[in-house]
Amino acid sequence: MIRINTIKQMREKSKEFHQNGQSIGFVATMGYLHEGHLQLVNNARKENDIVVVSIFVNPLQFNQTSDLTSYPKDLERDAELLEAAGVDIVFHPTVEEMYPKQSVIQMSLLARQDVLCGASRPGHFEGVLKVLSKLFIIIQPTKTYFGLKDAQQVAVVDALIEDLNYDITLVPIPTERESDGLAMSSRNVRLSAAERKEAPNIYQALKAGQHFIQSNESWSRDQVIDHVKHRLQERVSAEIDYVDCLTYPDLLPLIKESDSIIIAVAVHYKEARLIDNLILNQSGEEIYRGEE
Ligand SMILES: Nc1ncnc2c1ncn2[C@@H]1O[C@H](COP(=O)(O)OP(=O)(O)OP(=O)(O)O)[C@@H](O)[C@H]1O
Ligand SMILES: CC(C)(CO)[C@@H](O)C(=O)[O-]
Ligand code: BAL
Repeated sequence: MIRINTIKQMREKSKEFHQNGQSIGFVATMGYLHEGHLQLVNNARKENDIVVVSIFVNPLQFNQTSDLTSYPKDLERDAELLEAAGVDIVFHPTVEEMYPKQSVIQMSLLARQDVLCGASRPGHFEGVLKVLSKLFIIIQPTKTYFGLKDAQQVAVVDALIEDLNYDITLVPIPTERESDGLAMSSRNVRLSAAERKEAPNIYQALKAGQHFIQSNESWSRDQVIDHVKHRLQERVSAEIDYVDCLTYPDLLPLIKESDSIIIAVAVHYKEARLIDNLILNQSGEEIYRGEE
């Protein structure tokens, strides 16, 4: 496995791979890796000649300084995990390398952003768009792998690739969960023991929303939201940031019979904001399902 921290060297390598006719699978991360990240890597490993993983905590997408400064880091452990997973290149540029001067170009979204995390983390998706546009240009991936825990991010990357004609295939990967159902996240390490114990109820609240859809022939968006909220309020001490039920991937509130649906939740514990979701068809069956 090669470690690269300059854009110049990364570009040269990507060029070389393409000249050799090798496909590149790319996984973008902010490090502090867990099984969820490794699922993306394993899929990339199966489907490509070369696997590139980036580790870059992108300051542009953090709207709270404390969240950025306390973001967990362990590059050496990450490198060991990636080497064991058969990764060819880890790209870990510094902030100065990625953003050497005051930016002139800012990217924004005209849809898919004024709800969920886009609404509660102003500027977040602008930052994600900017860094991913740069990473896609530098790395030139054939396929790129994103986790559905961050379902809105998948919807935004889908729009980025489509709208800007990137010649990249987006591969969404189901959410990897702990054995008690909690969605894996780098931020889980910031939970206290008591918070960690009750946090699987976030997933259970989503499942309750799914059950509500499955057991009611006609249901409304508001009813689903209320049902999930109620379940969260009963069993989770965290502050609710949002609960919503929208079409997926367009993230619109008016749900038609043919639409896929997302039920999405974000909660704030003392030191960690956690998100989770389920993506369902109209009968309430999960569309992207991980292994249980
Ligand atoms: N539990 C998971 N299952 C599948 N993919 C995941 C999971 N957690 C993160 N990913 C994916 O890994 C990629 C990198 O995410 P990131 O480095 O932000 O990790 P993270 O654990 O989501 O961190 P955080 O929860 O703190 O935002 C993203 O595509 C993300 O959706
Ligand atoms: C895709 C990403 C690495 C961009 O910084 C980040 O948003 C993440 O980790 O999901
Ligand atoms: N996993 C999405 C990146 C973030 O929370 O900033």
